[in-house]
Amino acid sequence: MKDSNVPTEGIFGQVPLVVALPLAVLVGWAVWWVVRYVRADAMTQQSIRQAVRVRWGWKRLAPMLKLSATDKTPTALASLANTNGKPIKPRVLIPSLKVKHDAYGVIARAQCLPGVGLQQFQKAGPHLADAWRCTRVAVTQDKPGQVLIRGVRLDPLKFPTEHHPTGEPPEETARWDLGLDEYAQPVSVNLTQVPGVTVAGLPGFGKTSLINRLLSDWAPSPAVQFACADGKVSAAYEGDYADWVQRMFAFVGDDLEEANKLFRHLVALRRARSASVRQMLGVKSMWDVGPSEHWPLVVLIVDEAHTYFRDHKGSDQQTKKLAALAAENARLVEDLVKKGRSVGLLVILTTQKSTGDAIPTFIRDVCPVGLSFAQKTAEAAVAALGDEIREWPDANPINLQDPTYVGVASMNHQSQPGFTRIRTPYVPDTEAARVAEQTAHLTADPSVLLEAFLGLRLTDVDLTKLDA
Ligand SMILES: Nc1ncnc2c1ncn2[C@@H]1O[C@H](COP(=O)(O)OP(=O)(O)OP(=O)(O)O)[C@@H](O)[C@H]1O
Repeated sequence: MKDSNVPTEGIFGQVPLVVALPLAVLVGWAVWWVVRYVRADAMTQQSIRQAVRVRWGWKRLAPMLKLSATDKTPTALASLANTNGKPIKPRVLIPSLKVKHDAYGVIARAQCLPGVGLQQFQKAGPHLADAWRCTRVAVTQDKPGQVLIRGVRLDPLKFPTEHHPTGEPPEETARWDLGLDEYAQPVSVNLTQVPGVTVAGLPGFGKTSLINRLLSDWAPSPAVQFACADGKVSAAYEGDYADWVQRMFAFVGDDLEEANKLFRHLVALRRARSASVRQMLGVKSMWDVGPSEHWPLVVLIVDEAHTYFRDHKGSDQQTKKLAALAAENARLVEDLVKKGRSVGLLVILTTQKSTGDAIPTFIRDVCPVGLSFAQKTAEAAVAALGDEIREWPDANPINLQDPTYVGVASMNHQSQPGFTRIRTPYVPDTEAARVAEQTAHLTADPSVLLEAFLGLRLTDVDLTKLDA
């Protein structure tokens, strides 16, 4: 009698465990979600609710949007089970959907089905946006057999953001983190091998803040050295770069002659570097080995570039002299942009002027990256970003004049077609000043570094011999 009870007790002893385990997992999962929900900010909470709606509604929505497939061939199992010879119902296949959320909306990954791929999802995009209550939906293919559906409930371009620099050297050299695109995806540009960047836009729309971010992120690296020509000020302490001067090996204000000296100095450095790169680094291009403390990436910021390049009209001596200086300045900067890439020179030109001569087109056209904040006219947008912007009306910076778009820029990159709109973050001045102060000791003149490397003074170097 006793023996026959053993298995029965065993079975009853197991049952609660079998139920309890999944129940415990379920409760744990529910608690985890509740905690996550409660701790999230209001925007993220909305996205969590949205993600739940997207998941729950998917099975009904997908067939309505023709995002399902019908499989008429019975499975082997169904054929075996079908003993009474009735026709077997075709199966309706729904793409499996995994949904994640962030503050701005949802990120869904759907499996493709026969006949339901990227094209079909893209066609259904506007309807998905309506059904999921999104302002925008983008469908891309991130791996074979799977599409990525990004739905934003809120327009990320309309929400100002802040960047708080860490003061730590960047993980990747020459990567410029710019901000978020219209789908709230981070945008960064790789500035290795890039000799020039242009930044244009109406006053007060965020050009300085954009440069501030680059300086704040890159300054902690000893492999980057900065120089600046700020055409808005006469002395460094007056302007936007007052705090940054201590982290710059050279700074000039709006004096054309001073600027000319700086540009000449940098062209001499470019030539000396070009002539000695093989001997010093053992490679033809600095980027093959990357910048270092001894051979740093040199970033020249030319703010309010118009000041240095604009044409001076008049026949008096002074005007003629200014005109000659401006023409030479443009030629020198063109040299830096055209020939500086392989030896680690990067020129960033900014301007609020909206005419073609603000940044001469022969310089603008050799800068592979162009950004423009708001512009007043279509001509100004073309002057800033080139003729191609006419073909991309949605991204045209003339649509960014509303104060909501302070900090939003349209960017083109020669390696990609079209334009990307970016919400750039604001960098609080105090934080930028802190980084400048903490990193001031890293400042070094790259010419002095090269002289130490070569064991010669640059003024004594016969560049023709070096060139040879
Ligand atoms: N990315 C941003 N997000 C939100 N607000 C910003 C952003 N950038 C700038 N601002 C606001 O706009 C003001 C002006 O910005 P900033 O000085 O960068 O403009 P700018 O284009 O450089 O102007 P200017 O050509 O006159 O130098 C800042 O003081 C700040 O209040």
